[in-house]
Amino acid sequence: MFKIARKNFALWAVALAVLFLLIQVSADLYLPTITSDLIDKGIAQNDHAYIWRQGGKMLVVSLLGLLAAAANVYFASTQAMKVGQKLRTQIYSKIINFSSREFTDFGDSSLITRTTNDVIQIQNVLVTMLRMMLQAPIMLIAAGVLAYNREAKLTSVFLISLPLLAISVIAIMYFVVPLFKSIQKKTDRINLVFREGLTGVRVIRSFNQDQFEQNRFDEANKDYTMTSTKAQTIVSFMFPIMTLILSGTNIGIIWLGGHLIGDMSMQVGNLVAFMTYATQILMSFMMLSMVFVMIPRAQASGQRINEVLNRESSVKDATGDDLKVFDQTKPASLEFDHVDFSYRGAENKALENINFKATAGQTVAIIGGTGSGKSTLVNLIPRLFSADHGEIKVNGQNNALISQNELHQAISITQQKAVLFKGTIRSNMQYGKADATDDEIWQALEIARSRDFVEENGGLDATVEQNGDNFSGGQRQRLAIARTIIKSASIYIFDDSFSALDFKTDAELRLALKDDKNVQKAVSVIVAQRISTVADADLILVMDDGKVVGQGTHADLKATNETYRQIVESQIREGDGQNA
Ligand SMILES: Nc1ncnc2c1ncn2[C@@H]1O[C@H](COP(=O)(O)OP(=O)(O)OP(=O)(O)O)[C@@H](O)[C@H]1O
Repeated sequence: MFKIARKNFALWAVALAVLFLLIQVSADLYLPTITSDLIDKGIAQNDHAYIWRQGGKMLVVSLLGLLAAAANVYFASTQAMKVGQKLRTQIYSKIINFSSREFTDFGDSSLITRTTNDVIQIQNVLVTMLRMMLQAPIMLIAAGVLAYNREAKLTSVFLISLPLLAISVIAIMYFVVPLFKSIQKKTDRINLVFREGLTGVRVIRSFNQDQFEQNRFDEANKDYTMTSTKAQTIVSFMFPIMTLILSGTNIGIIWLGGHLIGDMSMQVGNLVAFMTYATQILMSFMMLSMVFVMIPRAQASGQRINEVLNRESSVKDATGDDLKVFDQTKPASLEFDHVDFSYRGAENKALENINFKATAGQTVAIIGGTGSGKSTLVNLIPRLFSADHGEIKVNGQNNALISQNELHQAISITQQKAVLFKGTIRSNMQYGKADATDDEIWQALEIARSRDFVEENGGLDATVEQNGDNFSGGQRQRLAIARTIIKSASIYIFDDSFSALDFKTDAELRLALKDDKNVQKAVSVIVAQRISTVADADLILVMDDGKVVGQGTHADLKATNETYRQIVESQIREGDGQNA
């Protein structure tokens, strides 16, 4: 956490916060002296002019202290907010460059908690640090010295009250610090259950699992609340204990001071000043302990933030001479050369010895059973994961040696789950091509068989809700396909994108795709489950358990490949293979 603060603070603002703090502390420390003089020299000697003068002085010093405190709070808070802002930006730009592996490792909900809740913890403790952590020790020492100078004998009271305070604070910290640390993890859990509930709300309802999910959330919520309540209950003991010790100290001072005044070895003003110093000493001690309670919680948050900031993406650009400039003038081609890939921790390879090649204008179709490795294979092309062995060549260049930026520019992909962003049809299409004209957008929508429903919904300015929730699954797929083809690319990838389309639309769409100029110059990769979708591809890869068990055209495979034949037959039986 201190590392985070050091990196992100503006030094001039911190210096100003400290300066105003010192002014405030000096004012606070000077006030008891004025009060003492006012009593001993003004009230005791009935000197009205002196009383007025001292009263005025008191007012000015108090006002100065007040203004300085306000200025300190201003600089401390603005600095803490700015650190928070910078941290959120740093975390977000880090996360956006993570590969799928890092997302799996951290978990989406934890990444959200780290960007929001953990940053707020850091902000809160930074404000406290810039106020109390400096104010408390200065005040403690200065008020101690001043009190000692006033009346050394009275300071013996602190020999009892300060150790008592220290023991109470240590006892409270011992119980509360581990609780604070676990609160952050429990916040993660609440977010996870909440997110799953929100994204899966339709599934939950259709399976009548509302109560089950409600219970799951209640459990996480209860767990969080119980830990927080426990922590706050323990902290709440701090204030009565402090008040008790403060009152006890004051009683001790009055009792001892009373004797000293009776012996004529001390004046009343001195006693009042001493009592103010005593309050300042004990309050400073309290502030300091509050800071010590807050720091471990913020430390835990700082650690969680640093874990994200220090995490390197497992997919990195090549460096130095290894990094090659992507030659955009080369004709499109895609080649897998002895490619192996395993997910971390998995026993078996998700892909084993994949070899194929396709050139400009060709369509590669990938078919195979569930979990056979189709999506994994296409995700390796834009390097969402890095291959363990072998090479994947895009336009003849090893994709591991091109910068991810250039690689992603050369590839346009529709993921298995269509993702749309909140905005309009136009803004979603401009994700594919930032300067796309209306004509270009309509043309892409036409190819993706989306023109009709977009027109019905109000045209290019029609609203797209979060996740495209105001469109059907098939419509979302078609919009995602339109966004993919509006981008000019060397490789177009459609990962099971046609599955939500009816047979007729599927056939029309693929026919229209073939006529598109961009697509004609590129390699298209289509992952599909239906024989009818893959039948007219130039090259079909049949996948089974991470291996390509057959490759060729529909006619070749039907004649020679047993797995392919089984898929064809099963689909004919289901009346699903009209084109087979
Ligand atoms: N992120 C991941 N971490 C670990 N294992 C994974 C991950 N994603 C997929 N797998 C595993 O890799 C294998 C291949 O998965 P993949 O998603 O590529 O299959 P698929 O052929 O696309 O399946 P489907 O047709 O159901 O989409 C499966 O056994 C799956 O369990």
